[in-house]
Amino acid sequence: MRAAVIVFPGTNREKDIAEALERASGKKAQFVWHGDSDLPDVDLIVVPGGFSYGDYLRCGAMAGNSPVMRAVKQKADAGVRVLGVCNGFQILTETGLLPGVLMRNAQLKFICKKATLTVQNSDSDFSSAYSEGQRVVFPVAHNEGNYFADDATLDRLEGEDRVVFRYADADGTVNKAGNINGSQRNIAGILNEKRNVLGMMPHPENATDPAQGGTDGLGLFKSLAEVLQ
Ligand SMILES: NC(=O)CC[C@H](N)C(=O)O
Repeated sequence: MRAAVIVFPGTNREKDIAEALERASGKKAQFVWHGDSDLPDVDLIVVPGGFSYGDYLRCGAMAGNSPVMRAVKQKADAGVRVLGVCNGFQILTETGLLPGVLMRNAQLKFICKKATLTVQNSDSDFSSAYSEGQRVVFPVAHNEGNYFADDATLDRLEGEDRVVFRYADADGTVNKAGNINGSQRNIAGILNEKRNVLGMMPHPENATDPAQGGTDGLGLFKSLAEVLQ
């Protein structure tokens, strides 16, 4: 699996993602700087978490209009897999690669903790190593993770099986108590229509080694490594 990890000023999870990719695939990822408008020939592009351009205007707004994201959009349109985590998810919605927006958390506070999720859908290149309904624990660290889209978009996402992760309570039940940031329908991660782009707020890369307190995130990178070899 040949992977590129995009780095903006203020990105802070690029090394975590690169390590997780190497743990799953045995291969090193390439870093690509935000001003580059040419991307290397890769199978996977990762837009990692952090505070791109200091979160000015709103999270992901400036990065969404950067030269490198125009190139990412072209690659995504051509079928290359794209994974956006946290700030990366925000950037993908700003770019228009994924529907909806990430608003401020319902409680208007930064949330930094472990979150329980259920794997809603294991029929994707990003989640095939999980079983449907599996309970997983990934860390979250965000201020704007409150997923919002209109009802027609939400119905479409659900109808087309494009919701991959949902926030859940400690035993894996999807309910209001488990919805840590107020996201519509507990949505934590979604696919685009062609199913080659995944955006998600929680951080699977920070649950890929026992020293991080858990390895539930490894399945996501292994799913990709399996399909992309
Ligand atoms: N960890 C992250 O990627 C944080 C994303 C963004 N800066 C936020 O606070 O919502």
